[in-house]
Amino acid sequence: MLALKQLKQIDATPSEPYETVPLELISEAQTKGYDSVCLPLTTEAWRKRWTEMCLMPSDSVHPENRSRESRRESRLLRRDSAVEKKAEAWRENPCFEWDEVTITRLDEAASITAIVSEWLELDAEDDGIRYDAEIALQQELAYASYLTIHTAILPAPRNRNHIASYARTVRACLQKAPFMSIAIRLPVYDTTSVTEPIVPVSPSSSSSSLQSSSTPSTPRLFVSNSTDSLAPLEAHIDAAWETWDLIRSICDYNIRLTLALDLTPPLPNSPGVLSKWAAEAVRYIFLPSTTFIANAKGYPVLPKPTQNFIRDSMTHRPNIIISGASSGLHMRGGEDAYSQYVRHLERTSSVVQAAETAGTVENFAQGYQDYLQAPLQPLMDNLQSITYQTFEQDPVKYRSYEEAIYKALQEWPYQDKIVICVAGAGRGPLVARSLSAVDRTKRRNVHIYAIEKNPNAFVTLQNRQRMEWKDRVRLIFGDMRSIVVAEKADILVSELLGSFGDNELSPECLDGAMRFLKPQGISIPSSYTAHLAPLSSSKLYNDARAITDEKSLETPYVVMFQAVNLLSGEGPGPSGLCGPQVQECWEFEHPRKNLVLNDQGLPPTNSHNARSAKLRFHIPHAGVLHGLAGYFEAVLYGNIGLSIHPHRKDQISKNMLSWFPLFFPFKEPLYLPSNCELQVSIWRLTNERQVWYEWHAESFLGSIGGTSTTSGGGQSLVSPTVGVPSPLIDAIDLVPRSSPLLRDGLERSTATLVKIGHTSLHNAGGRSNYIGL
Ligand SMILES: C[S@@+](CC[C@H](N)C(=O)[O-])C[C@H]1O[C@@H](n2cnc3c(N)ncnc32)[C@H](O)[C@@H]1O
Repeated sequence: MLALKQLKQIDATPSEPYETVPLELISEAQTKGYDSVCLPLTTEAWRKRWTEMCLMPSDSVHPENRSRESRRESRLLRRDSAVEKKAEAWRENPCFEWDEVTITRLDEAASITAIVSEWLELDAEDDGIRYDAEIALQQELAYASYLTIHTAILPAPRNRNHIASYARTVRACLQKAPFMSIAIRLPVYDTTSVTEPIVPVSPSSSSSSLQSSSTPSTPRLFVSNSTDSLAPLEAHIDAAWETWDLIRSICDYNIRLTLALDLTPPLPNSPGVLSKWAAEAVRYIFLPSTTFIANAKGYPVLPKPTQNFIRDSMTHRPNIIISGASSGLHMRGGEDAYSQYVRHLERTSSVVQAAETAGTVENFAQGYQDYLQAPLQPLMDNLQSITYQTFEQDPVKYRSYEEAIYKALQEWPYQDKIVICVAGAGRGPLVARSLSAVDRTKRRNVHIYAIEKNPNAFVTLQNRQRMEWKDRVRLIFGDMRSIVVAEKADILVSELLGSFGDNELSPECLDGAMRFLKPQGISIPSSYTAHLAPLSSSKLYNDARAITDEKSLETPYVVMFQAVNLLSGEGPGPSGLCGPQVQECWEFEHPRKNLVLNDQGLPPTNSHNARSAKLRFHIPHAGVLHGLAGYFEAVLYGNIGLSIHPHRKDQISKNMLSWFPLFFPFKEPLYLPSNCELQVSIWRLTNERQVWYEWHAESFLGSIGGTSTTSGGGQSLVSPTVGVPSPLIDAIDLVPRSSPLLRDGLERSTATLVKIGHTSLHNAGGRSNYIGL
């Protein structure tokens, strides 16, 4: 947590024993429990000199020209050669005078975050002002770098017309200051366009604002041509996010560019609108004391939506910057009350609590959040003992397996002997759980086989057999697709599942194992499904492309998601589509029905394991698609299952640790406007040696043409008269006839969809990533 402090003059006198005022401020803040201090880098003196050099005084600008005129333009008309000479000298060699900066020493700079002069208009209407503001910004950053300050917070963009100019300047600064991080201050939404008429900030307002204090007040975004003043708050939140999206895109997702989100505007009570910030690099949160309200006892607290936002944003562990804490705005608690309250919010955040509670996925995954890992390939590779040991720490998975085996045994019709076969036994945890289930049922005469193809794990199995299991278990070394088993099994137990269900080749391995399952035998698991959701995460996108291998953006990764935003929503979209956020792609079940087998009892080809899905998602709020989140759900037996589906996992297998989701990246981020439809295609493809996935996405805007009743797949076609004009229109797609959403015979708006964008086809032919058979 940081305290925002003001220091208007460098020659103010410090109290004893401090040598300088900045050192006094830093020490005082640390005593009050802050980690560090946020300090404006420059003084009023700098503002005055820059203004004199680069702006016309407001009284010398003709009223008609006020909105356009800068010194750069006007100097052509009314040259004040002395000032102009001074300005040119500065432009040629930008340099501060001693009283224009707040700090001068390395020890003062050691723990501060610098706030760049907030009056600099990098997006002014006037190009002369923009040019001079850029020189001043470079000068400030160069000075901050000289003092080894690592982060500078830039003034918020104010003028939607020139955000590209603002972003270009930021990009140039990132190049010129290679060791500095830059945070963009951005109000979470623009209050001016909601409640007040918009007043352009420059150039005349630049000079008039000179009279105001230099306190970094909440910047306001000038949204020209924006949504009209009656537009819902959501549009203004989207507008702020779109500003950020443009800046970071122009800066090519530079990892040194982050956000300082300003929470001064009161937040709306609809968390969905704000969830997009979860996927962004929010490094700072500005929290002025004016944002706080008094509770019944007079202590400062935050309104509910702001409380929730702060708690949820703990996934990023942002630095909270509190300003105005000493202004005495609230009756009780004094200055410390603000920081104590924010610390309380941090402590009670569910994100922080989950991370601190033993046994939770969040606790288990410490350090792995949003970290890209290559999926395991247990068929192609032989796993390490340490990898098995990590699996075995998961109490939930093995407990569920034991319950499934126990239930299957209980329901199995009585017969003399039962054969259980554990296919892919690893170091033996499912063998142990099978024995335990057998003991619980008090069944006798149960034969257990354990098959494993990893020669190293097979040594561990032999040891356990010798020491623990004795003749209750028979071991078979080899590949389940080709080994010979002495007797057929009644129950086949396997755990060959990947994060996407079938991505560790469970279907192919179990095809081979079916040779030794009795015709009426059962498989645990009996089925599993793959699920997808579109997601936004600048971090994951950046990390995937940072891997120098050109294949990195066509490779699925295992990731414990944290700073990601699922883009799809539950509400009705432009075509009446009411899709769930996460959708099912396909299913595998074992044993298979109606499979053609050859003489060895194996399917002659693997073509029956190819799958494809086309999914349609409604995108309620504008966002950028960076990839797809892949999940699985498995039915072990009856209603006992395993799930990492984000909305179902807690009901099915809470705190299961073994699987993190899969992330399918996109090479190019795809911008998705509010209320559009995203169609995702994914294929599981195979030849005789490999299995691989290919993926692709298209986006559409809808034009609602009226209402009709659709039943039995029928739909009336409406011409796109109310279509949304798009420069990218290259196709018109109709809601597919076969869509299950239309087959249900519900009454919906008929709609045509206007295509607005698509990604390339990823991993075509398995060129970048495949799993070997
Ligand atoms: C994900 S691990 C699970 C191990 C163990 N059952 C557990 O739950 O800890 C899958 C195991 O199946 C083995 N395996 C994979 N494919 C196999 C095959 N075709 N034949 C035999 N074993 C196989 C791997 O070597 C690995 O030990």
